[in-house]
Amino acid sequence: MVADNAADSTRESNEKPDVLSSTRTVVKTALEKLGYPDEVFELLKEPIRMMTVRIPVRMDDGSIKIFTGYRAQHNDAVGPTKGGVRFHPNVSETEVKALSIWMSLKAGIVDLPYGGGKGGIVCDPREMSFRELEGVSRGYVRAISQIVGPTKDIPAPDVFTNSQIMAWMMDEYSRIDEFNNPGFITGKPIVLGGSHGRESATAKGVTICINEAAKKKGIEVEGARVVVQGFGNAGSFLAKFLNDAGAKVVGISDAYGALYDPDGLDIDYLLDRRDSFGSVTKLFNNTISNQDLLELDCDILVPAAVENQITEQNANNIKASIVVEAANGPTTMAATKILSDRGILLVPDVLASAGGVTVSYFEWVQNNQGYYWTEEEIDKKLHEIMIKAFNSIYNTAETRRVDMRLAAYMVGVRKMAEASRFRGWV
Ligand SMILES: NC(=O)C1=CN([C@@H]2O[C@H](COP(=O)(O)OP(=O)(O)OC[C@H]3O[C@@H](n4cnc5c(N)ncnc54)[C@H](O)[C@@H]3O)[C@@H](O)[C@H]2O)C=CC1
Ligand SMILES: O=C(O)CCC(=O)C(=O)O
Repeated sequence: MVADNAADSTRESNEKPDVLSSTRTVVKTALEKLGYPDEVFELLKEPIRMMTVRIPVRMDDGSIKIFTGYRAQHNDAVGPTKGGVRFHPNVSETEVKALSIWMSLKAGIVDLPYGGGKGGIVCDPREMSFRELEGVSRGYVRAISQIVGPTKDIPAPDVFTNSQIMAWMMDEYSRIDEFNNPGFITGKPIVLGGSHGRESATAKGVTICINEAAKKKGIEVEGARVVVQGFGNAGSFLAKFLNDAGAKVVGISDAYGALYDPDGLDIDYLLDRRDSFGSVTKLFNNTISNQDLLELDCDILVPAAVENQITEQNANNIKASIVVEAANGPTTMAATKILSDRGILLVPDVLASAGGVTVSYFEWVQNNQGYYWTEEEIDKKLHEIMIKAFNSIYNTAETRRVDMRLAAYMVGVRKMAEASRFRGWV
């Protein structure tokens, strides 16, 4: 099995849920295992470019509010940088930097001609009007317009952003560029050059990883008990796909709480009742906490919300045999080691959630060529890419006797390191 030497990627002894420094630790270990010299790590430990912007927006009450935004571009040796934009009150420079490194790794894992980028705005869209959200979205694009574009850096949706926000951003960029430029951003509505299958792509990629991981563990997905943390884009489509495949989704959650039914929740009903921010639990009285949700008795656990959910504190209480990370960074490095030592198969974020950026790439290709594919074509291409990526990482984990996270970093970092060396950067 995969996890004999699982400690390799998790050398920190004390729990430090600082996503950037723990990511760097695994990148460093991956580069050492691949035999790269120190200067490659020195290049890759930070984004090559980091922009902080101040975005003034006139609010509905007439006041002007100044929002802070970020765009990190990790490495563009392979091609333009690419990655989502997050609207969340907890967005920070450190988080955006870590997210951009993870995007580079994802692009390497699914072999896309990109480096990683990521953006974020410190705001709470749940408390903003449509008009205010449009203002902050357009203001962000104006502020970062010099460093983004279809051949430089291509944004996309992430937490609390959606196809409407992508549409406003595309329209603002097209005004600045004086040209209708759909390839500037992905995750757009279909009528504005969006791709079939992008909305459900992250969950489809996660489902493919769950099926492959279940085969390795000898678990039948049909009838398996599944818990999904987060009921937004990634979590809700995933719950639907697994429910349709005959799995029993016994727990789901949002930012406000969690729902549990050992006989299986009525997923179609919950999908009907969720709002556009992936909230549904407020409609019910008999909720449990997000922490209790993670420790429920189940076969497959999918964190699909935010970072640092499975930590040293609760990793020993996780009952699932398979943990598949749909979210970015939900498991700390110390918890990764605990899960691996316990024989739990953990499919890491940079592999499991790479379906989203893969179909974003298809969207960008279709925009560039001006010819569009059917959903069936998209699904087939996505399936081939995800299966290949899963097997490559699983086999690397077995042959190098490392855990799946370190194996994924080794696979993901290689192309970017090679490209940086061929360019003569290191
Ligand atoms: N949307 C995409 O294409 C991709 C998303 N991801 C990752 O998946 C995760 C979820 O993203 P989306 O589904 O797109 O976001 P979303 O905004 O559609 O949904 C987020 C969900 O997480 C819940 N949530 C927010 N804060 C929470 C907290 N503190 N505790 C528990 N739940 C909380 C929300 O209530 C909502 O149900 C993120 O880590 C994101 O980076 C990764 C790859 C692609
Ligand atoms: O679709 C994309 O380009 C990026 C998706 C993303 O932000 C992620 O995978 O975390």
